[in-house]
Amino acid sequence: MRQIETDICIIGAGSGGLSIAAGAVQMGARVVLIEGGEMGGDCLNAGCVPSKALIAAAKAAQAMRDGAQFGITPVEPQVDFAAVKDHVARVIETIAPVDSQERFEGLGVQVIRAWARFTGPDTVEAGGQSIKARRFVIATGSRPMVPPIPGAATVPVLTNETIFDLRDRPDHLLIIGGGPIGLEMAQAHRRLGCQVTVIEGASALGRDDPELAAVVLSNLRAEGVEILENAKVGALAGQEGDITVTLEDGRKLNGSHLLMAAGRKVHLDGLNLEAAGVRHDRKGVTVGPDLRSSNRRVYAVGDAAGGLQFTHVAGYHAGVVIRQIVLGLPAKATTRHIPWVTYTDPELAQVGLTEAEARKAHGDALTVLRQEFLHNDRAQTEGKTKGLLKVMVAGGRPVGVSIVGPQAGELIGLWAFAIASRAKISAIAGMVAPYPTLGEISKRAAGAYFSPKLFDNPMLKRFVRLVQRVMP
Ligand SMILES: Cc1cc2nc3c(=O)[nH]c(=O)nc-3n(C[C@H](O)[C@H](O)[C@H](O)COP(=O)(O)OP(=O)(O)OC[C@H]3O[C@@H](n4cnc5c(N)ncnc54)[C@H](O)[C@@H]3O)c2cc1C
Ligand SMILES: NC(=O)c1ccc[n+]([C@@H]2O[C@H](COP(=O)([O-])OP(=O)(O)OC[C@H]3O[C@@H](n4cnc5c(N)ncnc54)[C@H](O)[C@@H]3O)[C@@H](O)[C@H]2O)c1
Repeated sequence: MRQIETDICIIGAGSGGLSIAAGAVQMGARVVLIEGGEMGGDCLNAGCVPSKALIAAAKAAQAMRDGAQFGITPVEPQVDFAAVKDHVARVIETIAPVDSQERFEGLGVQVIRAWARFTGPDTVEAGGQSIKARRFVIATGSRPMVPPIPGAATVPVLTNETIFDLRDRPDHLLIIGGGPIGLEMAQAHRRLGCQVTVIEGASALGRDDPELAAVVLSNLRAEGVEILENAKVGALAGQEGDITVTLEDGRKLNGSHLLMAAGRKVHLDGLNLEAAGVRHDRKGVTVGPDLRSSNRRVYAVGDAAGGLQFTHVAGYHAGVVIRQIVLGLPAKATTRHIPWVTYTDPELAQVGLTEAEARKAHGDALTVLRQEFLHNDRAQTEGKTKGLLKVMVAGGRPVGVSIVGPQAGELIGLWAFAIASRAKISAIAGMVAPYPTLGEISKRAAGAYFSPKLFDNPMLKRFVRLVQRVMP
């Protein structure tokens, strides 16, 4: 067996692993990167990129139906489902070189294409090679979780790993799970001409502010997506083209295809973490805020670290780990300033505390600012007025922001920056936003914090009258 000695060995070439490899090697560390599947991981091959490419195609189809308000005759689009999938594949192909083995080898990373397993506290084996490293990073991501529902093992179940390969349009897509995957896929497929039923065991978009989630759900329902909540799945039966989901209350739902979007399980299979003394549980590798595991040589990042599962979190973790294992400096990860976005139409975005969390944390010291998209001129010109921005303010600073509306994902960026830099709400109110942009909604919400102090203030009114009398 070939022996390799290196400074840093990274397992998994997805969003987290690639960021660490690129950063560490360019700063001068020797890096081995091991990938058992596709370079680029879930985000590029079966997650963010294909889902957003599909959503873009669906949006183009929907625009053809929505022309009436602009004086454009609405038409039912002819959707060539296979060609839509070609578009999805092309987008992946275009981005893939950035994450490729060739690019990373060009940077000086030693890339091994094999599944890795620990053989000891400081050794990993992959592809017939034994790698001894000063530090290891587990960046192995997550995989779709298929709950143990009777029938799940025999019924053809699609997941995010297979749905993008379908070239024929499903007549009726059943989706188990009303989280971000379930709802993004539900709306995209509906707009591309499928009948869609979402079966959610609790509340759809249950991690977001319910008032804002309701705006998304109502729009999906208006577009014809059937969404059942508090619907417990009892059993699955059937074959491709004819699948039946039986709910615990006896209701039966029939469809042609079934997508499982019921959450993720961390991908630690075959890693033999016991050999390395790395503790883990159902959620992921057990790590502290420094992302270090019970083995001081081993860190975990991204989905494998058991927290928020987003590409930008994996990238953020990469920075926290690079500081420690490349530069030897202390660093800790926090979640206070991490945004997330669900790319439905309207989009749903969150950073920091929701209103309910902020009320619990700050009680009477909390001010909630609300701004509707309806009052924004750009939203009016675009005909997209359904939307709401809520800013939770405590001690003069934003502690959480929730947005539902067009481009909520772009709008949340400003607030992610404000919360990360502990900016005061006055900084946002004082910003000059270009007219006419949706961004003015943020400024206006922040300005509303000062309105009562300026406009409902008898002392100020008296002072102004005095100034007006004495001013020459
Ligand atoms: C449908 C879908 C849509 C999504 N959309 C978004 C979005 O819009 N925005 C967003 O921020 N996030 C989104 N996500 C989440 C995002 O994809 C993940 O959070 C992100 O990919 C996690 O990165 P990671 O580096 O932790 O893992 P991954 O990107 O999954 O990479 C892990 C890699 O490790 C490899 N690996 C695993 N075990 C081993 C082993 N033993 N040896 C060698 N290699 C191994 C795997 O093959 C994989 O390539 C989406 C996810 C899905 C499923
Ligand atoms: N836009 C984005 O950033 C984006 C998009 C997609 C996915 N993601 C990431 O991927 C992760 C996984 O997404 P997800 O939507 O699969 O998971 P999720 O955990 O967010 O949602 C799963 C949903 O399925 C429901 N569920 C679970 N078991 C069920 C059952 N047996 N019957 C009916 N309903 C059931 C849950 O109540 C939950 O609402 C997300 O948490 C997110 O971090 C992000």
